[in-house]
Amino acid sequence: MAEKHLEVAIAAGGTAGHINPALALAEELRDRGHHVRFFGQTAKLEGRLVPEAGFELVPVVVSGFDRSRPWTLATSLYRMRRAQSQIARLFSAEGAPDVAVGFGAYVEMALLNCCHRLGVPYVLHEQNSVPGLANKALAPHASRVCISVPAARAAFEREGRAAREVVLTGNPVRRSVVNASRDEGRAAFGVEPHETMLLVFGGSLGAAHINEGVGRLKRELLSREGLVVVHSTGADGFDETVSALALTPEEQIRWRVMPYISNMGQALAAADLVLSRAGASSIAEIAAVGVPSLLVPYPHATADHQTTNARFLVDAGAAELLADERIDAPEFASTLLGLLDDPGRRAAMREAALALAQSRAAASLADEVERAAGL
Ligand SMILES: CC(=O)N[C@H]1[C@@H](OP(=O)(O)OP(=O)(O)OC[C@H]2O[C@@H](n3ccc(=O)[nH]c3=O)[C@H](O)[C@@H]2O)O[C@H](CO)[C@@H](O)[C@@H]1O
Repeated sequence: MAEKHLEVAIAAGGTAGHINPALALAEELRDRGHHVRFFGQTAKLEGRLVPEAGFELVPVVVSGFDRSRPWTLATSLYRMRRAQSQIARLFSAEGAPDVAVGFGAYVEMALLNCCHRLGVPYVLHEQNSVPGLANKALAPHASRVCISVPAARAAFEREGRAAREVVLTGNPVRRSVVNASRDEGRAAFGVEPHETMLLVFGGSLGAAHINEGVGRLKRELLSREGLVVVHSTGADGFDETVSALALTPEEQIRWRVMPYISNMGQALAAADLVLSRAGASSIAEIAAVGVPSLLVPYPHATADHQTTNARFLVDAGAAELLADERIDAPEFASTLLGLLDDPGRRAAMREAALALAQSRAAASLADEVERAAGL
């Protein structure tokens, strides 16, 4: 444990893929005796995930600018300025933190710009191979930028906006995922040792195209003896998927459909194969647990960054890649069923995934946060 205990402010926002790495860092910092306070929006996802993990969330209200509705710019700028003054007042009343951290969500602009003005050092963490807008804008004044995959370094440097240091730490994964055991996972999902479990999910929000595509393979999948499908549809796609699948009560025992899985560590640990999008946190968790995967990158992600994310696993033989448009082609069935029918291939993929696990990511990022604060 470090001798000096730091006050650390972390900006949390965006999807679960942005918030989970922030929580993984906070867990590590708390273990080292530091005090962590999150800044984010109570009405958004962080308003639930941060308190659930046992951390305080200081409420901040911001709203992004929607290019298709130009009048939202005024509200967005007004709220950003108001949020910055609110944070500045809080710091002057209670003392400024020793260091702050942002994970690329828009809300970090309020916290980190305020820290910059007050001379508080801040660290950025980028989960993706292609940096997001907020991180790019804040990089010039960051104490260091921590990246998850080597591919992101070039992007930060190419922008000509390299921070003082770009450090490869990896993407932190929460302890509930890193420490998940296959036996516990199988017990939690009621999967017998001889059964094969396919886990389907489409990032934190679900993916309609994956839900439809896997649904069309219902007959082929259910005809495989001992196959169990655990399918997280995303909240928005749940009703539609349930009615499209039209599972009989008997089939529902082998194909479990749910809007969201809250114990993702156990689901991944129990799975023999994952079918998912290629968001940064999904990739990091798949590697941490060591599970073979068929990845279908979200085709509209900025600069197609999910394909670049997926390459991290695919190039090492840990995963197969399928372009989103191929979900409607025969190749989808042949690739998915081929992997389900080939335990030897899956065992090799599992080894390859484990070799990529960035098990020190949370610790490395915490080291950088301590260094930025002068410890
Ligand atoms: C469409 C888009 O732009 N998505 C971005 C968003 O993805 P998004 O947040 O969807 O995707 P990620 O793969 O990064 O994270 C998904 C997270 O949701 C969790 N989960 C998912 C399903 C479920 O039922 N239960 C559950 O807990 C996973 O365990 C994981 O922690 O942020 C990521 C991180 O910056 C980016 O890489 C993605 O490109």
